[in-house]
Amino acid sequence: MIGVMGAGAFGTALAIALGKAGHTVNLWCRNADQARDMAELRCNRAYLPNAPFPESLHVTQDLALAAKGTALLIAVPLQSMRAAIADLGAPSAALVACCKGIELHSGLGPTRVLEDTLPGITSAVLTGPSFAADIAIGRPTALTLACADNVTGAVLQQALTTPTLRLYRTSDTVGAELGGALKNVMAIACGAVIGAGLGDSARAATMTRGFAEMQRIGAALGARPETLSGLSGLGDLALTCTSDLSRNYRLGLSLGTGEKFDPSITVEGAATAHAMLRIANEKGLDVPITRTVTELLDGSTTITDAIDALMTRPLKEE
Ligand SMILES: NC(=O)C1=CN([C@@H]2O[C@H](COP(=O)(O)OP(=O)(O)OC[C@H]3O[C@@H](n4cnc5c(N)ncnc54)[C@H](OP(=O)(O)O)[C@@H]3O)[C@@H](O)[C@H]2O)C=CC1
Ligand SMILES: O=C(CO)COP(=O)(O)O
Repeated sequence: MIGVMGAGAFGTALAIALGKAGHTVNLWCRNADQARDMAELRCNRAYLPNAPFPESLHVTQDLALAAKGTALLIAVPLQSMRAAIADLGAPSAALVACCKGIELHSGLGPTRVLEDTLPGITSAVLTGPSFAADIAIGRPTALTLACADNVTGAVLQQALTTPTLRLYRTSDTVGAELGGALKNVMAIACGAVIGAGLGDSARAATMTRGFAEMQRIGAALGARPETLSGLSGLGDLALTCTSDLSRNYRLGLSLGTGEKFDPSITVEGAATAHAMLRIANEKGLDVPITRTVTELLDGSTTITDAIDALMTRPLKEE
């Protein structure tokens, strides 16, 4: 039995994939009307209307029920996760964060927020290149499951792998979380480049220098280089910086074109850019793309000035 907390796009997609693979899945939803609607229609009309629920997927508002079983997958936006899990108590299930980002006020990533809020629990993070819509309809997807404890990690890898969802395992939670968090910042930057009409060459340069920035940050914060070159880093960077399906990329597009962006849409990269800039300033790290993204978001620079500033930095070795 597996629980999923959060009936948004990603939680629902994971619940469907795991249900189709034969697991009994309890999908917890905080909103009573949405829960009733999903139970009656057998689909999540609000977030994933084209993906019917398998029979073994049960909608619940009983969090204690969702927290029983092998794992509880927590698929709420990172900035809301601390509040969302506050009432979990001492769950028997291993907690698997399925979110990407750095908490604004604490500077912590997903597993650290879980451990900080619920001391003594076993935590892991599931991250990597995957759109909810692809997972929900059974398109092949490969993700990283990171757990500091190798025994628990192996149990979770086995339990959560399905015929269409292939999980690679690492104990490097720092690297996996940084990859997932920072690729969203780079996706905003790439969206801005394309939105402003600067072209694919400029996007390739932004992705590549963005990856160099991710590696620099990773080295300073204790990530393993091979984790950042894997699915959770380079893999997710490639997906998110090149697809209109990405909300972070679309926010960037709107910064580039000057169009409005719906503030109710989940975009993890915005808060993460600000959290990362603070950490980088404290550690004396050079993060020009992250800094530029915060300035574009705050409106303290324009895309034209930002590009001028990036292009006229002192020349350096690659
Ligand atoms: N969508 C995708 O393709 C992918 C998303 N992710 C990651 O998954 C995480 C969740 O994103 P996603 O599912 O897309 O986001 P959505 O906006 O689709 O859904 C967010 C869900 O979280 C719920 N929620 C928000 N705040 C709380 C809270 N305080 N307590 C309980 N529930 C809460 C929302 O409930 P309500 O509807 O009531 O507001 C909603 O069910 C993000 O970190 C994202 O980066 C990772 C890979 C792919
Ligand atoms: O994380 C994702 C793909 O791996 C989803 O990206 P967005 O949150 O930008 O939509």
